[in-house]
Amino acid sequence: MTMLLLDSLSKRYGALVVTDSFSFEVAQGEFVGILGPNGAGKTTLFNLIAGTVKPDTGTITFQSRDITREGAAARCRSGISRSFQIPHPFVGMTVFENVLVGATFGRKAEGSVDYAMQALELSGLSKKANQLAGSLPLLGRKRLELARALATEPRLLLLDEIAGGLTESECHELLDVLRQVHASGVTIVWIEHVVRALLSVAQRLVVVNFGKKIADGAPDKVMDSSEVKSVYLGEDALV
Ligand SMILES: Nc1ncnc2c1ncn2[C@@H]1O[C@H](COP(=O)(O)OP(=O)(O)OP(=O)(O)O)[C@@H](O)[C@H]1O
Repeated sequence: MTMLLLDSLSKRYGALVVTDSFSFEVAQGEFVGILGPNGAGKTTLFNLIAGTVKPDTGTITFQSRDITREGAAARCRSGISRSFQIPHPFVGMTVFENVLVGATFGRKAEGSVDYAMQALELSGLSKKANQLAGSLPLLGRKRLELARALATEPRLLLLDEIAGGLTESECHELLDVLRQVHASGVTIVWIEHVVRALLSVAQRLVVVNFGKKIADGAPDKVMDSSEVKSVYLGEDALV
């Protein structure tokens, strides 16, 4: 069953076409990876889906509802949540308080404190709950991004480069968490430059270049495509 449908979505900034008649479908329960060179328009896609940027043309349908003109807060409450590539937590608030903000404002139902606690637990941050968010190192900040997104009780989770800068073992920990989240029924779309990490969990891979989709399909087939190799990866990218 289709959960998210982007139909001929376009967005330009001045003369720069950042999203170019982009169509994309995500089925309920999928784990989709998005790859593409810097500046390809990947984050803009998330901005369009999450509602922080409005498309010039095209439509976005989520769970059979046209949400193209809906605001970001409403989209979040209907189950779309995202992490940001560069974490910007409320540095003067504790880790728990940061997550509670997501749980309180991102959800419809009661029980925000419980949700915040669950999100912290799942993200491996329980022991740091009372620490100031500003004191967290990189892995902690990435976990916090994930926890804040999870606390909104998402049906669709958009992850923007959360593996970059992590050590091998930190990355494995993160992958375990993502597998758990996915197994709990959350649909995930993950933009990531750490190709090996992405390939270990994604069921489908989409490659973006100059705002256009240049490949979409089974990860091994996509990685094998000569267009993907020449446009983005280069022959040595998988070593
Ligand atoms: N608000 C904006 N105003 C003007 N140009 C923008 C704006 N947002 C993005 N762009 C430009 O659009 C292009 C795509 O940006 P985007 O952040 O979507 O790419 P990306 O694929 O996520 O890149 P990266 O992998 O480096 O994060 C870039 O050239 C960027 O400079």
